[in-house]
Amino acid sequence: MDKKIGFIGCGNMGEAILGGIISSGVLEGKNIWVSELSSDRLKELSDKYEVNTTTDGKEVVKNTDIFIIAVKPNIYPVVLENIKELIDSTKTVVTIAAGVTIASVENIIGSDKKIIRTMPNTPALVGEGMTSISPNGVVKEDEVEEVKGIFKSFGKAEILSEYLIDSVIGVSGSAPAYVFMFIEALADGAVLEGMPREKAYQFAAQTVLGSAKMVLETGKHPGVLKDAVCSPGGTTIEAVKVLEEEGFRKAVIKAVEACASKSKKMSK
Ligand SMILES: NC(=O)C1=CN([C@@H]2O[C@H](COP(=O)(O)OP(=O)(O)OC[C@H]3O[C@@H](n4cnc5c(N)ncnc54)[C@H](OP(=O)(O)O)[C@@H]3O)[C@@H](O)[C@H]2O)C=CC1
Ligand SMILES: O=C(O)[C@@H]1CCC=N1
Repeated sequence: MDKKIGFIGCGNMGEAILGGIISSGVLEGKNIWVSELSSDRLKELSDKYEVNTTTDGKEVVKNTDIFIIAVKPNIYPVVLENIKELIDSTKTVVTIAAGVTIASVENIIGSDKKIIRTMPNTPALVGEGMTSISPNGVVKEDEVEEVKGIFKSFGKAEILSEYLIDSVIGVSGSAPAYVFMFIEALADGAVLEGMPREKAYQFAAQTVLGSAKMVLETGKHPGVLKDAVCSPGGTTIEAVKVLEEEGFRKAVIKAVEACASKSKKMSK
């Protein structure tokens, strides 16, 4: 890729994207600019990824074509006010924050500026991210495809209308946290039955990975795949019965609903 990419803020999510981009080889560190307020953090990132670093977000905008704002939602207005004079028609602003709407960004930098709202997740770091992409009206189709290509270099990416972002946060943006909880709980169960802890994490995580792959690659309904594991009168159906009794599905659906509802509240 011949474009230059920037990060304003590079914490958990920013680094997951940065690490994903570098591992995919789509861009080298010399074509990436990163700003953080802490010099120690910048040194850590330049040692690890050989990127250009600065404490001033303005330098990122000046040196890049596409830049990702990866600070907490409440810091967005501060960052946007600081850089807005430098944003012209050659720049594309990519946002990743929960609750930061395209309209709220347009209010600060202008609706004539190219803005792409995305919702990524941390598995980007290992090349298995899932990202939604919602451009504003002025981004051209090929420019949207270009940004989609960046996110596809470390996982899957889909162009979606912005109104779906709350469900995206519930099902993928925040969801790695619940999947990690599931893996932890699955491993705890195995430890209870006597398996050493490290082995338990390996067995649990590989089972989640393999099951997810089956859904994606066979195209079969998850219920059909579940039924194929449940031998009549066997072990699995005993576990399924307990999960139903304990409200497993209900808990997950309510969790996604709570997550989406918080996202809506943050957008007001
Ligand atoms: N974590 C996740 O899984 C996901 C997060 N997001 C979104 O990503 C964004 C970042 O979240 P996350 O990575 O978790 O948060 P982090 O706090 O880990 O990262 C934000 C980083 O930005 C730095 N920072 C703060 N102010 C500035 C500034 N003015 N200029 C440059 N850098 C600055 C922070 O430094 P310091 O710590 O020193 O303040 C920190 O390193 C949020 O908007 C969130 O909604 C979206 C999808 C998933
Ligand atoms: O918890 C959060 O608000 C962010 C947004 C999605 C994942 N983490």
